[in-house]
Amino acid sequence: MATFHNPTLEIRRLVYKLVMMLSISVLSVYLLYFLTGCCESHLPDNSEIRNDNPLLITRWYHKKNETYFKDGITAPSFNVMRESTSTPHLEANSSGKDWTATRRLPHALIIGVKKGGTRALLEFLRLHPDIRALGSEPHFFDRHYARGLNWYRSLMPKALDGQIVMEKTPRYFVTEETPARIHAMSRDIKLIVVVRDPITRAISDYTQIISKTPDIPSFESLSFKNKSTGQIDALWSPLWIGLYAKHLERWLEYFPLSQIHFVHGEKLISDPAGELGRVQDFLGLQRIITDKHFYFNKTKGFPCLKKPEGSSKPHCLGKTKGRTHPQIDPEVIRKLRDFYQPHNQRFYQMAGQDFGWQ
Ligand SMILES: Nc1ncnc2c1ncn2[C@@H]1O[C@H](COP(=O)(O)OS(=O)(=O)O)[C@@H](OP(=O)(O)O)[C@H]1O
Repeated sequence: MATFHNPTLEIRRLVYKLVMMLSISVLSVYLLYFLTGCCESHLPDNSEIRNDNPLLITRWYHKKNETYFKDGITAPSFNVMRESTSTPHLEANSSGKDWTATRRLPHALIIGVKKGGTRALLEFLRLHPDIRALGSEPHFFDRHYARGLNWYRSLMPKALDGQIVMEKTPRYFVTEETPARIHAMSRDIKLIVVVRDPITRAISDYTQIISKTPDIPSFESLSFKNKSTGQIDALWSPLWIGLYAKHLERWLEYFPLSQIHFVHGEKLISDPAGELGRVQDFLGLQRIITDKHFYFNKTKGFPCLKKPEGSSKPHCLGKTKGRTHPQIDPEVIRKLRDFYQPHNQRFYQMAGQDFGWQ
């Protein structure tokens, strides 16, 4: 039997098939986008409120008009964060199209020291598109270890392959059980310690304490076990934390020195870009955070994040960072210098770095 061949009909069928296939593809992509990304970017879950992603959080700020940072960071303006995260890599991630992003255990930790400048370091590092950092302090290895690694992982921000997941908990550095626990999770983890002259660190710590409990005795009297003999109370927490060599000793039982990077707390203030450059090298990252991200805010007396082009405000850390310290009796300072001198020397030797605290 002869078949009737109509070329116009054939073309129509072909066009119809193509249109159908195209519609199905568009619908599938839309469905996938809806199920993965779009919900995440509009409905901040707990992890988002914990400061997972600067972009998402900033949007949340603008909606709620409130700050959530527990320890005093000023809410970054949207434009500031847009400037700092404007690489396509992170934009894809933050707009919710990152269906390959997962929650992973940290690759690097800022383990201390309290009052060393850990918040500044973390906030500056968050400018890097290859870093995903938890904003709050999870205190997993010191306080919540019993909750297990799955709980810990669930706190982490979602990250793409190749992105470094981080958190900071300054108390880890001085907690006895922490090095072994971190080692049990990952023997390759990178550890960062921000160190600062132990005397100014102690005064900073004390300043925080009196801001919460104003009626406590003076720094001078708490520094001594016995004022008349001049014996320093090395067990008073603000002084004890500054015995860096003693604490570092425990970490070196588990980790080689090459896995520990020391950030010079004073230089983090005088030359943030230089310190950040070294941290990026240590983390194996491209040096993306540079001088152009910082300016020195004279009123605050600290480096802040530069305002981007346009009209948005610059971004400084909050009021609890960079507090005015009380005046301490110079004689007490002198005694503390003598007390810390051998400890500091030992620390320089162990760290292979002279921090120059007199
Ligand atoms: N850029 C910038 N802005 C403000 N503050 C800065 C900055 N860089 C370092 N610092 C110093 O950080 C000190 C607070 O340290 P931490 O963030 O580690 O404190 S905490 O342990 O998290 O409470 C804080 O200590 P105080 O000056 O005693 O408040 C600052 O000296």
